Amino acid sequence: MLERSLVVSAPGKVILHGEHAVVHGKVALAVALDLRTFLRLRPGGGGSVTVRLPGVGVAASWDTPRLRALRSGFSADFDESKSPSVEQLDTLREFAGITAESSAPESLATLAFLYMCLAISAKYGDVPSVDIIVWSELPTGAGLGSSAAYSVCLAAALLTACGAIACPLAEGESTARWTEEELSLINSWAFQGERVIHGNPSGVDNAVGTWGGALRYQSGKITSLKRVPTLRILLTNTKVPRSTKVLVAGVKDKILKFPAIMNPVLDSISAISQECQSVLEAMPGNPSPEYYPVLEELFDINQHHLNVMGVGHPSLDRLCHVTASHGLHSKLTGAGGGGCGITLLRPDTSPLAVEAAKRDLCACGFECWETNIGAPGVTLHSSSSLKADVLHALSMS
Ligand SMILES: Nc1ncnc2c1ncn2[C@@H]1O[C@H](COP(=O)(O)OP(=O)(O)O)[C@@H](O)[C@H]1O
Ligand SMILES: C[C@@](O)(CCOP(=O)(O)O)CC(=O)O
Ligand SMILES: [Mg+2]
Repeated sequence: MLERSLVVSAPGKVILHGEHAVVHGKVALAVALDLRTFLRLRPGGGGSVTVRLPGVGVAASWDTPRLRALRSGFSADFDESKSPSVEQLDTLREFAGITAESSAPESLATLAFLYMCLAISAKYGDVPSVDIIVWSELPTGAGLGSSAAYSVCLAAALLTACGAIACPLAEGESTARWTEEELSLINSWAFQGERVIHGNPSGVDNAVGTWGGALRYQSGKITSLKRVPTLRILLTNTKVPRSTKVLVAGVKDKILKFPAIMNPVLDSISAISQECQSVLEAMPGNPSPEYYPVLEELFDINQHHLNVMGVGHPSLDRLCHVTASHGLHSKLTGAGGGGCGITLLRPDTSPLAVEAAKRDLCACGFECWETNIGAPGVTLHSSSSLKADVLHALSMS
């Protein structure tokens, strides 16, 4: 059992193309974002598991003997390759006083925590007596993969606390990462966390949270993009709340209702991802404007497809309309239904045009900022390497 405190972080993501279609086996392209979720784990002496999730208003504590008793009540074994069963989740809901219908952020976050804590400790040892706090730079439920960043952090911290993976941070180092094999284990458990939160995730978000960089993802097959040019992307949060779980379920219903109509749309989205990958891999590091018309057109086509799939929203239409009036092309990113959109900025887009677009987007009540993409995946940190705001949020300053 771990004797010292640890801090882990995982990035959010932006899906360039392939959201929703990737749930149905199609190709997605996704990149890690420079906004991260941080988790501090301290070994607790008091025989309890304490969790604080300020982002979703959760502060809870359970005695380890109660958790042990709860865990021993499950007949099925826990494993990183097994989905949480309906009975397991019902039992955990009852234990935590969560109603069956609740998809409130705090309910899903608590449920994912309990499932991962019990499942990981059942496979690798005893329920650890720990004190956990999670804080994020990511907006929650906005399409930037906050659920995956949360699940990846939980998996990395709990696996380390149970001794299933090493604690690779050597004395004097500011950050460290795990081995490929350990990252695969973190990714598999994080996927189970995503299952609790999303119902039927594709796994793309937890893969980006684990490995970072820029990935192509299809049916569990993860490939790093050969070369990623410096892309300038404007991210806009419409601030319209939505639930990935509900939107993913809605798309499934539509496909079941109109298979002959929807399946070609999914195939077309997959082709868009592949076309985009070819263009990105052909672009030099600092690309000239000639590559952009194709990328822009792919954004436009995909945005229409996502509307056809029923995951658009008037706020996203507005976002696209406002940026188009400045000659810029946008699409929703993540599950849609509100949340965030991305706008491609060309190398020759003038700073004045970007400022004007930002001003008009803010006037709609949206929040927008330029991002850096391709951030590192799950990372272990020494406390001395953390920025003051993170230290403060993790109650370490
Ligand atoms: N910092 C966090 N602390 C606790 N739970 C979180 C945090 N970030 C995300 N979550 C969980 O993830 C859910 C949001 O996931 P989701 O609807 O998939 O949106 P997204 O992944 O796009 O942000 C929240 O309702 C909450 O349960
Ligand atoms: C819609 C989907 O493709 C991405 C969801 O991303 P987010 O939770 O909205 O950040 C679902 C998935 O891939 O599991
Ligand atoms: Mg999510």
